[in-house]
Amino acid sequence: VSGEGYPSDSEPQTMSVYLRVRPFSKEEVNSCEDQECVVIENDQTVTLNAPKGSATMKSSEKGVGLSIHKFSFTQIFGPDTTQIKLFEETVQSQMSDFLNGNNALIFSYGVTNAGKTYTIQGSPKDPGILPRVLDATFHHIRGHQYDSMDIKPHLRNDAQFLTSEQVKQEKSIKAAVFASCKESDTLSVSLRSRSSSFMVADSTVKVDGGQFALWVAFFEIYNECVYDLLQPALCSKSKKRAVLRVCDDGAGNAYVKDLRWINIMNLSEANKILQYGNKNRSAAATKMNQCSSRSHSIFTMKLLKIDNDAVKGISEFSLCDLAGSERCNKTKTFGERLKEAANINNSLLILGKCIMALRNNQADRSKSCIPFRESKLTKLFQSFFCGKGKASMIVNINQCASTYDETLHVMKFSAVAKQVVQVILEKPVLLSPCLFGRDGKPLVRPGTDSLAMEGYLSEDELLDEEDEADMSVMPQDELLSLVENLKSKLLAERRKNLVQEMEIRKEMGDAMMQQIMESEELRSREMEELKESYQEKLENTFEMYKEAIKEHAYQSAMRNLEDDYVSLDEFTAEQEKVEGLKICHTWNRTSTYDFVLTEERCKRLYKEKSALETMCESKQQVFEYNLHIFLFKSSLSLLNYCFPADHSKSLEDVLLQNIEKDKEIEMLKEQLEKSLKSSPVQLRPKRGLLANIKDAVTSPRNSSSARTLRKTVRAFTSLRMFLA
Ligand SMILES: Nc1ncnc2c1ncn2[C@@H]1O[C@H](COP(=O)(O)OP(=O)(O)OP(=O)(O)O)[C@@H](O)[C@H]1O
Repeated sequence: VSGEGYPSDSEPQTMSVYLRVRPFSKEEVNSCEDQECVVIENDQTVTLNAPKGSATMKSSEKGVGLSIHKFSFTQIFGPDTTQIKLFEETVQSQMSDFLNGNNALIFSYGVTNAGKTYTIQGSPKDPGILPRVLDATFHHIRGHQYDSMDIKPHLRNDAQFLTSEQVKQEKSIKAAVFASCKESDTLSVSLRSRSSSFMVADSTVKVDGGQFALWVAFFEIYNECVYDLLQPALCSKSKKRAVLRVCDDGAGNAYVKDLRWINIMNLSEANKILQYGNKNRSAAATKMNQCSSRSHSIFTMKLLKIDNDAVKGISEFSLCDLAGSERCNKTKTFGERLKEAANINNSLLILGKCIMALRNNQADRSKSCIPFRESKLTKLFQSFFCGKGKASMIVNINQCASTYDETLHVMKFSAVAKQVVQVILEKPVLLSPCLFGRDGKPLVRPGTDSLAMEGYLSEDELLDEEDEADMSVMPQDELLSLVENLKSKLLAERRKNLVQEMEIRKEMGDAMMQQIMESEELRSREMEELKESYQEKLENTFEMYKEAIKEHAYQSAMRNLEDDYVSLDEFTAEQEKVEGLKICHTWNRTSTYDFVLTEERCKRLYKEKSALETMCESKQQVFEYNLHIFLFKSSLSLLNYCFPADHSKSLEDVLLQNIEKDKEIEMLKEQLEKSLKSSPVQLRPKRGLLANIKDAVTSPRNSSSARTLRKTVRAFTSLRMFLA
């Protein structure tokens, strides 16, 4: 990382962050996970489109945040990318660094089921980066292998000479590990042909006549505890796996104390080590009811360059398969699971914090503290972020709509990582390995100041906050001061833990709160939809009833009109007759002939006329009554429908009034019938009701019958309007 004291020729470069998008599985296609959430624009740009129902889409609908996000990467590998292409285009430069004595780190990051393990380890038929790195390494050192097994990696960057007894021990450990593994040649066969393209391209690696020894270790970090995956699995359920400590080598480099390192000679042995470690990992996971993706697994290779029984250089290549980055609110975690999620989140959170702090330190020169020591993972990776090796990240994502929000979170994290600038230091002489003798004491090289070497402590003497000193041999006052010292350390540690716990609690609290709010919002939306559907149903029913009442009212009105109306033709004919008689009467008065006879006839006709007029009036009254009754009845039905309880009393009153009106009508009808019987006028057969109404309304004559009909039509229209 850029900073004072680095050589001026060290080229700053941003951390390489690659993206690999895995293809859909058949099940995912069947369950409609493909909603075009991930669109690869070109080799370096990808667009993420939030699917319907995702939290991102909901936030964008509320105007908080966007539904489309664009990200750029060092290189993007689509679903069709082969393992060999990925290896050649991502690992090539780091592979050369490693073979030339520099350190390298690759870590895969992503949610569960995004393809991290597939990318790092692959399958026996299609090996991932790790077997290919091993294969390329063996290809490189072939014919130059140091096979005595008596020089072993020590602490973080150093080496130790082993006694013959120790070599025997190493050999028996290796034999025990291999004894439980099956021979598998398929991997090496499939790799041989495929990684040849890398070998051809690899012309920068120098062998310089020395010899090489490759030592490997495989461990995992679960719940902030380091476990060796190359230790034999425990048979008894009650026995706990040994937790290894992360210590400081005295030069500020963290290393895993008592970690098993195994010297391997070929790819077949490397494959057995991988098999053994993976078996141990899944056995431990099953025993603890844990899912393997809940731990970070780290495979480390150390390449020792040996010349004339002296170690000239040590380089390290670590490949880390990080735990799934999903947040605790999605994993429905309780108890142990919650602790597990909190620890995963914590280490990934601290990794994120470190990356963020590195980026910020580059942006503004006021250097803030980078919290590497807050988690085991970042403690072990610290040197890579401080110029002692090149780190690169492979971000794995799936394209599933259901995990979109988590994928977006991963992409945001990667966007920050991509801005981290690394300044890789040329390995200075001081960083070349310190050698330890067979007694565990540092070896004095010719030309090295022996006083300077006295500063080195053996592994057991190294001061580390996690190490315990042997107190039984110490004088009392030293013990007391040690106790004081430890007390203040404990206090500081407790404070640090408290702050850390508060941060985790806050993050988890926030996540839970967000989940509660999301489910609350979902529930209220469902309630709203339910309310709307009921409202709609109610309105439909109401409309249905209204239509039925209208229909009923119309039918009743029609029936009443048919029953009680006198044909207009008939009425007009009668009137014309009366008019004619009037004229005749006037004409007859001037004539003397047959005067008496005409007068009598006139009287009779007048009588008939007045009878007819009475009849008409009665009929009109009957019609009007019927119309009023009908209107009352309709209003009543409507009121009863709308206000069933509150108006029952007033409705009863109206009904009583109606009954009285009905009686009145009956009486009037009887009178009318009587008058009709007494009337000598014979009624002509009725014409169609509607034709009568039409005639009356369109008639130019302003006769009383026409007026009556027009009034009726108006009443009928207002009734229809009232009902509508
Ligand atoms: N590029 C790919 N091509 C074909 N299949 C793939 C690819 N990447 C992943 N897969 C398949 O997808 C599934 C999930 O992959 P993998 O186990 O590597 O995910 P992961 O991210 O490591 O999950 P976890 O965090 O749970 O360990 C596996 O069945 C794997 O074979």
